[in-house]
Amino acid sequence: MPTTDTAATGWRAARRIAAGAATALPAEDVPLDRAVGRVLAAAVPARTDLPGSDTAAMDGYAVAGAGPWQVIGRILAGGPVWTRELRPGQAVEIMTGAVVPAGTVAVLPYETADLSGTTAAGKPHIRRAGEDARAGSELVGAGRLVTPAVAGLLAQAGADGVAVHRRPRVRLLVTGDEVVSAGIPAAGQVRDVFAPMVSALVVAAGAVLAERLVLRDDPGVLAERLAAPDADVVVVTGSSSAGAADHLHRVLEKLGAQRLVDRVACRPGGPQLLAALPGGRWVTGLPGNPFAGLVAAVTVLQPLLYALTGRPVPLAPRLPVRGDVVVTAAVTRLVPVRLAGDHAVVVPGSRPASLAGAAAADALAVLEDGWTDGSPADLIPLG
Ligand SMILES: Nc1nc2c(c(=O)[nH]1)N[C@H]1C(S)=C(S)[C@@H](COP(=O)(O)OP(=O)(O)OC[C@H]3O[C@@H](n4cnc5c(N)ncnc54)[C@H](O)[C@@H]3O)O[C@H]1N2
Ligand code: MOO
Repeated sequence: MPTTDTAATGWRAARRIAAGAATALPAEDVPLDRAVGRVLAAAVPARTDLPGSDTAAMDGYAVAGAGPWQVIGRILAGGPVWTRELRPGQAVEIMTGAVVPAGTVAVLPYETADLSGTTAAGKPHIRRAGEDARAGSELVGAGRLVTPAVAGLLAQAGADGVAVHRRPRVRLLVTGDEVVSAGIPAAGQVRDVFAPMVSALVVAAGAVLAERLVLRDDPGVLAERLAAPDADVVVVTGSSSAGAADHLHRVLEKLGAQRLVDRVACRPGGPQLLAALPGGRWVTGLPGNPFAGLVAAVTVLQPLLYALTGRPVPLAPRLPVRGDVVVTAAVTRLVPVRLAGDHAVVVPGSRPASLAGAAAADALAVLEDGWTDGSPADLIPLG
């Protein structure tokens, strides 16, 4: 395995290229409850004032003018709206959320109300119509991720459905004559790790795993499945290095693909690629070695999927990382780490073909030139 690779793209540059390779997919309308986790393709205006009317913020008495006040009725939230104006000296019992009658100067909470007093001192406890938003004004901007709070706010202002960017459709092509997709592998076989790993990463990035196939090592079959319609991104695993059965580069060349990243100066995961096919489809090539493939997935696949969904790549948290790892100038090391309070500790002994280290870890630490035991590094969460 090479330790330096001058023709390869730097690890950070590869992520930047992948994040900048695509723009968000076109919009589709979805009901509000299916919009969470997706990105708004257009600004959403408030369909009503927010709040829609002046309403009580506390259970108590709505009072008009100066006291003492005489209670002349009761208003429940959801009950009939009080249509008469309150005159000075009048009060109505009122519940939180009910529309306050015209003439109300304040709501006196039950706990502190003194109806024989003269002035309504303290906060008025009235939510004013339109204090959050005016009908027709922009409530949430385009490009905003729909969080649970955003969905709730949109519902408050009367939205039933919203336009969000379409989810990227991903086709996973697992290559290798030795790969089996179920059960215990026989001697000479390996059980496919990528279907479960890639589908989890794809879903976490807001995309859909539309199809997954295990292909035999045959360039014709690979070319046909790369060119087939109905996928925005094709993820190919294996077939990325120099072996006799590693056809991916030749097939991409034949299909007229533009290679945006071809090998990355990181360890593991060096032999990975990102390419654009004519007609607007992306291909990511992940090395077959399982841990190397996982590193490649967070390097090129995740940022590409974020871009297609309209989201920026989440900022990596940074913590001091303790461990015994040799880092050279030319190659970024990605090592599994466990979180330990205010720092992270390297899980020792990770190897490109083994997922044992990553499975015992909380995150991958990005160790770059200049890193030494105990100095800070970016962390990419694995959970
Ligand atoms: N002469 C060279 N050999 C290799 C180089 C190189 O530069 N020159 N690079 C090495 C590195 S680094 C990696 S990483 C691997 C990449 O291999 P490929 O992407 O071509 O994948 P394969 O050769 O098909 O398989 C490698 C390894 O992974 C296992 N594998 C494959 N697919 C799966 C799967 N779906 N699930 C689990 N395991 C899988 C496969 O059995 C092999 O053990 O190349 C090095 N060689
Ligand atoms: O780097 Mo390979 O990517 O070591 O197994």
